[in-house]
Amino acid sequence: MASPPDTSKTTKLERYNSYLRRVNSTKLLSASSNLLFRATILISLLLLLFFTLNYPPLSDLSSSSSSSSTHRRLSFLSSALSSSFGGPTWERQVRHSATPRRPSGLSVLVTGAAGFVGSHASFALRKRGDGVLGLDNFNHYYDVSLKRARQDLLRARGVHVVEGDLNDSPLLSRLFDVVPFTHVLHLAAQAGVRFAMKNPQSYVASNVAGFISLLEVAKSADPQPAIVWASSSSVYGLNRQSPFSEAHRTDQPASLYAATKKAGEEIAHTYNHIYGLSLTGLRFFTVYGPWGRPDMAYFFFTKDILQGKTISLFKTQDDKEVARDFTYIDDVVRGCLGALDTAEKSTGSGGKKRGPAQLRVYNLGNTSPVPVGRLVSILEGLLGVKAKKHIVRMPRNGDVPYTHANVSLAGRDFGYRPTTDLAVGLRKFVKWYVGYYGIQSKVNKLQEGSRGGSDSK
Ligand SMILES: O=C(O)[C@H]1O[C@H](OP(=O)(O)OP(=O)(O)OC[C@H]2O[C@@H](n3ccc(=O)[nH]c3=O)[C@H](O)[C@@H]2O)[C@H](O)[C@@H](O)[C@H]1O
Repeated sequence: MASPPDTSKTTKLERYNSYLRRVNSTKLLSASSNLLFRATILISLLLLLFFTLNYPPLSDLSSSSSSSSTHRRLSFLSSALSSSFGGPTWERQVRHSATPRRPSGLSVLVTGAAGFVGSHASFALRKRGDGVLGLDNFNHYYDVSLKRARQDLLRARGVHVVEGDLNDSPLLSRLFDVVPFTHVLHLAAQAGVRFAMKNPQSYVASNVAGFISLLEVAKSADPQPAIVWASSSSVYGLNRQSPFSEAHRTDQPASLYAATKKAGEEIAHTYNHIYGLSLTGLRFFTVYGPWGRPDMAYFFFTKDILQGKTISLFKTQDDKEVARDFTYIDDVVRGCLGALDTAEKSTGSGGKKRGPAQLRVYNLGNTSPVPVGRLVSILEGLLGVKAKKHIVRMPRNGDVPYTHANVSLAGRDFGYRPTTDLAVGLRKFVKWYVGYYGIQSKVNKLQEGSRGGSDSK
């Protein structure tokens, strides 16, 4: 029988060659992944730079505010680069911001702190010596540069705003590890009634899932904070009794926004019941004022009137004017502080209920509904421009025809008394608007024109 050919040499050579191929391909792989890594970093930095320099769009900012726009962009870049959390510097900032400056001051986590109500409430708390730490995800629902400008103002007054999302549970837990918050003022939400038809999921993510994330962390915290949070007048939905009182039915929401806020009220009940969290829901009624939200009618009507664009005024299906209980921001902020000051402590700790806890809900409105047509007349007078109006039937998009708050409960429990009528509040808003967007001189000219009898359309 022939002996098998000696393959030991070829086998060794083959093994050696295959080893070399493996080494080379590993080297190639590591070289290419190294290259890929560097390219990713470079592209990310370029994208970040591009985004920073191009957002907000130049057209959104008036020419006179170009230096502040550069400032806003740079501060955006610095926040973007420092958004990671957990280092000693970050902890120091967080602790410092949340520490009260007065004896028995509160230590409040304000969610949505770069938002309209959130920034005003944070100022007010800070001003009276409470510790305030902000949290905001700076989403793009409306002009982010406005949120950044509010953040800059807060920073100048010693309020630090952490950039992060409610659904980032590790971040929330970390904040509660660093600071024993006495209170949470939870204002972060997906706002807007009509936008809910365009992006329904964003309402579920913020107003339901985000609220639950916060409550989960709060119920496990030791001490548990007392929580005051923003519900909405929209929960009254198709309710026909007026003025709206907290005892009226709220089981007929007209929009998904309203449904998520109503869900929030039910979720609050559950966490109060199981974990002893002290919870207070505030039903805000169409809050307006300086540093407001550009998606709201009074804000974009002002912009459109000044630009000579036609505005749509809604009327009801039975041809009546729609009306709102427009509530001025300072009144609402006083209501928020009153609710915080009268909130009792949560009774649980470390996720366990130790006794019954406070559960409240209040209307924060103005008690004086104004037709939207009247709102537009006031703006026309303040701006010195006649609006181009287009009266249309209210689209079936979740809007309700009318809101009117009964605020006696908030009056009784924490002295809530709205004091600002719409004409006074809008004057303050317009003053801020023309200053912020650098169009004071344009409005002065328009007003002179209208006083001189010329038609400034
Ligand atoms: O109280 C609330 O809980 C809610 O208040 C606010 O909702 P709304 O009261 O609907 O305010 P807003 O949109 O400013 O419309 C004002 C009026 O202008 C009418 N309206 C509106 C748009 C338009 O093009 N034409 C028009 O007539 C419109 O029919 C309405 O009558 C908040 O946005 C919401 O986030 C929530 O907080």
